[in-house]
Amino acid sequence: MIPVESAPDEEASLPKANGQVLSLPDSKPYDVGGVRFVPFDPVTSTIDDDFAEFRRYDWSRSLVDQASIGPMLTDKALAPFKTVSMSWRDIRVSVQTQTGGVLPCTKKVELKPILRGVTGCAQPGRMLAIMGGSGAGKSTLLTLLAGRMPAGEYEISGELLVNGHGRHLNTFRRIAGFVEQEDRMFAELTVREQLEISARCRLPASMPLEQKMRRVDQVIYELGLSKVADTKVGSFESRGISGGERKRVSIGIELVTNPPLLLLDEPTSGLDSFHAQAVMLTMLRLAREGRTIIATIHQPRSQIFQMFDDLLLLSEGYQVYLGSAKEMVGYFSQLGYPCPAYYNPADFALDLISLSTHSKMLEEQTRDRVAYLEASFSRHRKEMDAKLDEPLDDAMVVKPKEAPRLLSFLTCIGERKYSARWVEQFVILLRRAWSLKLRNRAIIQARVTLNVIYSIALGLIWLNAGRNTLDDRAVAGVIFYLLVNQSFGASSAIVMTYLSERRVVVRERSSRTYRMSAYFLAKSVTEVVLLVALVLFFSCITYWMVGFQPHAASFFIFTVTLTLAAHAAESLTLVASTSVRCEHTASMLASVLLTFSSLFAGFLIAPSIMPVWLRWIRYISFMFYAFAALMTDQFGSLPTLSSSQDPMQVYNVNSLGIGANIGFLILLAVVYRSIAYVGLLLNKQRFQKSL
Ligand SMILES: Nc1ncnc2c1ncn2[C@@H]1O[C@H](COP(=O)(O)OP(=O)(O)OP(=O)(O)O)[C@@H](O)[C@H]1O
Repeated sequence: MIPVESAPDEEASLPKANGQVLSLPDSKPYDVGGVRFVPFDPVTSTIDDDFAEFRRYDWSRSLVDQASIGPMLTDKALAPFKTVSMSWRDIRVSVQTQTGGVLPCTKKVELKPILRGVTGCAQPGRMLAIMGGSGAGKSTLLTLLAGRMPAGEYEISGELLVNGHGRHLNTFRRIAGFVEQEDRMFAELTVREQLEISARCRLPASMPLEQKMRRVDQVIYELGLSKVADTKVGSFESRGISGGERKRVSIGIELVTNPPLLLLDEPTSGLDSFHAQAVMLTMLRLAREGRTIIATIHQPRSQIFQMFDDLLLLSEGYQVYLGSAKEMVGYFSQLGYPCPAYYNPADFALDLISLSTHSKMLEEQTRDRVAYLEASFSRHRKEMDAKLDEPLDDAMVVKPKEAPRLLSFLTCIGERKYSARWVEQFVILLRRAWSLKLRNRAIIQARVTLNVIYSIALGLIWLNAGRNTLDDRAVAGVIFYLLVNQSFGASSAIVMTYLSERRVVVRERSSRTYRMSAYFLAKSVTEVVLLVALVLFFSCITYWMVGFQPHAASFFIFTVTLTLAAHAAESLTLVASTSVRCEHTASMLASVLLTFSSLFAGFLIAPSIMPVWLRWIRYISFMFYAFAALMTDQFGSLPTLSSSQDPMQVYNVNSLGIGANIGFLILLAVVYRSIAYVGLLLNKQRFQKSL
């Protein structure tokens, strides 16, 4: 086993308040394991000085030494982690594309190769850069290495080993931090809140909350985010933190669990060169602590390029280089392509391996060059394969039987499928759902304003209609209209919510942050609470203006029924929005479902007029029960009239009574929600199970 030295007492060197490391000032340097760390401060920090420190440090120590410095910046409760190495051989990926006409019969299915036999390895304590021009296949390779290839889309072959053995994908996804190119976060939450959710859900349940929060503080400190820790992340519409800070938050979300392996897709994209360098320097620090870092990178400045230990070059899916980043220039000059003096080696490599499409002649020339480079690399591949075949250091090998156990010991995740208990997940997500609802002020304000306008407008239109007992038609009409109004109102407010959150939820779920059931229930509870408040407010105004039965019990039944109907409408909308992936389709589907529900309520058309085979639909329409409950509430206690005068018969109200109708309403809402939940599960992002 790798002898993991006891962690240097980093706490002793960190600033303390009342004996506890709490919020750590950004700019104070500290020494750990013989290395001086100067945290980033965009104002005072000079990256060059930091970088010089790294160059002075003797990083050429053996991997064993590198492992020994693993815990140096991490909380003792998380350390030690075991190093992770990865190797892959002859990875080929292709995707099915459709070309041709609009009609299915005229379409041709083609297999488009994306990666054409890529080999490589990534080792602990080192940073591997995957470079290539746009469309070279960098993101595809990284996504595959991260174990997050979407299922069904791609054809994949090749071999991939983790610590010398095939990987167990579910466990692997929990120990590997994957930072995507796109930063998927909730705009309304602060930086600290985003990290706290990751820490509370993904760190072991046995770890005290205080320690989890300290870990969050450490990550905030390490990533230089202290100044914006309590600032909302923001979005295109509402300005929040900067692009560089967003990127660092994305990295921090993964970093809180102290993963031994970090995969980053274009971590510097969208950043100015200063912040790009700051982010990459952080990665270098993390690598030197014993982590394995793999990053795709597009066009790094020379100082960033120098930080990488290893380099994998791709051109149009072909591999043209794998080896030390420092030796890349020498390698290509041996092949007859010397790098001009004072030239950034990264620019040189990209110029060399990119296809130029400016003219046909240039394209042919560059294509020939890439073919030559690919052929030259193929000769080296045999050497490379032999190297990959060499037995790894015993300490790096985890035997298959031990794999899940050891991997969980090595990192901080624990052996459970989800680190936090279900109840804990639910409470965390409930708090988050509530914060998101309240902070989405525009939506809340719009809903309240619309409710005020509707309640007063409808109250005025049907003013005193209920007090005029001769006008049953008006009363039945207002009951039906209120039902439709509240149902469609609730539906339109909710139709987008799951779809708009989907991107973030998919990211969180792919790293096993929480169970879908905890998320779904937390969101449902928040929606119900908000709905109760809004419908109660609406009823208080409209009920008395219209002049319905002036009894507290009737008012209570009216409000409860209307709330349950709006809740059922929300649930039916969820069926639509969780069963499709497109917001517009969901919205259209929801209005179709609600329209059909209203048609079968009994007010617009008598079941006796409908074709027999369609009549059953009313039993699964929530409005059928809600309308009956509301009508019985208003007319049920009136003296019995002849069938042509009795509004209960004229408007096809069932004879189940208020209690049974409310019971069926609840049952339908539960059934709708259960269907929506199943839809959410079936429609979840699936990943390839192979490799
Ligand atoms: N699902 C897909 N359907 C069709 N083409 C795809 C699909 N996935 C990837 N590709 C194609 O594969 C090629 C490589 O894509 P990839 O995203 O890996 O490139 P990249 O090197 O990361 O590019 P960039 O630097 O521009 O992000 C591109 O030409 C892309 O269009």
